[in-house]
Parts: sequence; C-alpha cells; structure tokens
Amino acid sequence: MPDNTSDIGVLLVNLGTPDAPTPGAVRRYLAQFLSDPRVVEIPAIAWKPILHGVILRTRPAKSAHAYAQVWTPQGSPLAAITAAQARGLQALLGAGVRVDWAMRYGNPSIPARLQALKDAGCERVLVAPLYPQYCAATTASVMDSLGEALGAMRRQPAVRTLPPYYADDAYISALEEDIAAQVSALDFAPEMLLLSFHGMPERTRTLGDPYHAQCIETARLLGQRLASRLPGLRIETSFQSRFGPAKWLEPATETVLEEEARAGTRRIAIAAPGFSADCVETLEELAIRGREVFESAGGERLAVLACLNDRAPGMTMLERLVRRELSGWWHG
Ligand SMILES: C=CC1=C(C)c2cc3[nH]c(cc4nc(cc5[nH]c(cc1n2)c(C)c5CCC(=O)O)C(CCC(=O)O)=C4C)c(C)c3C=C
Ligand SMILES: [Fe+2]
Ligand SMILES: [Fe+2]
Repeated sequence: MPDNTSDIGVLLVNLGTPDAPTPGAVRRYLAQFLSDPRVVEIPAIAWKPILHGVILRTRPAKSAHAYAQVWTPQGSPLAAITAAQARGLQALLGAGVRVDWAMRYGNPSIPARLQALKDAGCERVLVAPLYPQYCAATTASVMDSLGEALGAMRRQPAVRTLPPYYADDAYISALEEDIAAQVSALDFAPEMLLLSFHGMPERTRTLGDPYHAQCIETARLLGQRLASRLPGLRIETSFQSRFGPAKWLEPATETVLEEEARAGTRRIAIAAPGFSADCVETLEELAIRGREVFESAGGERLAVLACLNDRAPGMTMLERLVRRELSGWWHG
C-alpha cells in the first residue's frame, strides 16, 4: 500500500459473500442481500413474511452446503479473488493511487472501505463496480450504498464511478484472449461454447433495465471475435441462477445443458463472461450442478472455464478501464 500522501483512491466493488460457509453466516448474508429492494422488487409488506418465514428458514442450509464445496483457505472465492484483483491493480498503478476493495453485501462493506480511503488521505475516489453489464439489482445498488455512505460524511471525497463496460474493447479483448486460450488448452474439442450470464426476472427487462440487451451485445461482440479464433465452434447464450417462481430471462442455462445433451451434443465448454471473479455461481452451480445435469442427460465432457479473475488478461482490462477514468485526475 502506498503511504498516506496519495490522494486518489480506487474502490473495486463486487456483490458480496458470507463470512463463513455455515448456515448462520449465510443466513446473515442472505438477509441483507434479499432485503435490498433493488434485488427483490416486491413490496416489503408482501416480501418480508416470505423472506423471514420461508426463504431464511430453508435456503441458508442449502446455500451453506454449496459454499462449503467451493470455500478456499483464503475464504470465499469471490472475496479472495476480488482482494487479489485489488492487489494486482495496486501493483500495476503504482504508489500514486491507493487501491482497495469492498462488497455490496457482507464484508468489507462499501461505507467502511470508503471511510478507510478517506482516512488514508484520498480526496478523490473512483468507485468501480465489477459488473460489466449494468443492472439495477447490481450496479444501481452499489450506487445506493455509495450515496448512503456519503450521506453520513461531513467532509466527502470527490467521487466518480466506472460506467458499465459490456461493449468496451478492453473487456471484449480480454475475454477473447482468455477464452480462446482456455478452449485451446482443453484435452477435448468442444462442439459448443455456452456463454452463461446471471439471470434476472423477465419483468425487469420490460420495465426498462438494460441488463438483458447488454448481455446480448457482449455475447454478439465476443462471438464475432471468437469466430475467427475458434472457427466452427457454435456459440450460444443463456441465463443461470433462477430464483423464485417468477419468469426469469431465458433460455435457462440448466435447460440448455439438458436439451443439448438430449439432442446429442456430447462436449460443451461454458464461460461466464458477466462474472469478474469465480464464485459460488460458477464453481458450484455450473461446475458441480451443471455438470450433473449435463451428464445425466447423456453429455460426456463439460469444461467450465475460469472467469477473468486476477490473471493477466483481466488485470490488463482493469488497468485500462481504471486509467481511462483516472486520466482527468492525474497530476504528476
Ligand atoms: C432475487 C434474487 C437474485 C437476483 C435478482 C440476483 C441478481 C444478480 N446476482 C448477480 C451476481 C451474483 N449473485 C450471486 C449469488 C446469489 N444470487 C442470488 C440471488 C439473486 N441474484 C442468491 C440468493 C445468491 C447466493 C447464493 C445462493 O443462495 O444461490 C453471486 C455469488 C456470490 C458468492 O458469494 O459467491 C454473484 C457474483 C448478478 C450479476 C445479478 C444481476 C445481474
Ligand atoms: Fe445473484
Ligand atoms: Fe445461484
């Protein structure tokens, strides 16, 4: 970490994760996450009884089991990888900038780390939600939390925020390079590459959330690039992690895996380009449960590719995106 003479801060933000893979810790995390009106857009008077009476009684044990299967010595994969991204970015940007990281839900929180940057002398802070595609449930919720944190400060830093980068050359190029390299290194030739994005209720699309359109645009741009790098590989898009009884964005990843296997597709690679870091959604939902679905429907080989994480293509992308935002703030 640079000394406290630096006055520019960068705060990387991702979704959040429980403090431990236990039902109690998962319950605390889910209670905060699923009480956010940006995430569950049902009036509180109707949602609270379902959340507290049903969801928080049943889901924590199931989710804790999922987290336990992917937990690492450094803690939750999402937190460990986000911390590694912050360290990597710090090394790339040098001592003139102080890089930190926070989680929207759980720890370390946005208000705590914003205050820490302030205490370290940062009068200007770039807040960078690591969501390539804008979604009210994710990006806007980070902004809500940032506003709340600023609302509690007498002396606020100047703040700017990283725009969504779903079509940015820095992002598409990083994915192109990273996915092409991972597919080429497989010990089998996939017939199909599935791009799996996190799902959302279908209703949010008709209400004007650009998330679905931005996912489709990322997939289109990436598909164009990969067509020349991996000729002949069929590319499809799907949405994972459906939650609750409402209709979510389709096609669902699980359904695609099952239908492809039944239709005779034997070898699939999956990438999750909307996730900046591997997490329970990629390591458990795709790599464990997705594999079970695919194999029990007759599939033979499923490769779940790593997210950009803190490897070189992803760090180059982050450096490019952040340097561009900071360019108006550099002074030396
Ligand atoms: C109503 C429920 C949910 C919405 C809407 C939602 C949107 C959404 N989520 C991500 C990214 C991540 N979600 C993660 C975990 C996760 N998501 C939900 C529910 C909704 N997500 C739950 C209940 C959970 C916890 C795990 C579980 O019980 O299934 C994660 C991983 C967190 C981790 O600790 O590893 C990420 C990342 C996006 C991008 C998004 C909307 C676009
Ligand atoms: Fe989610
Ligand atoms: Fe999930």
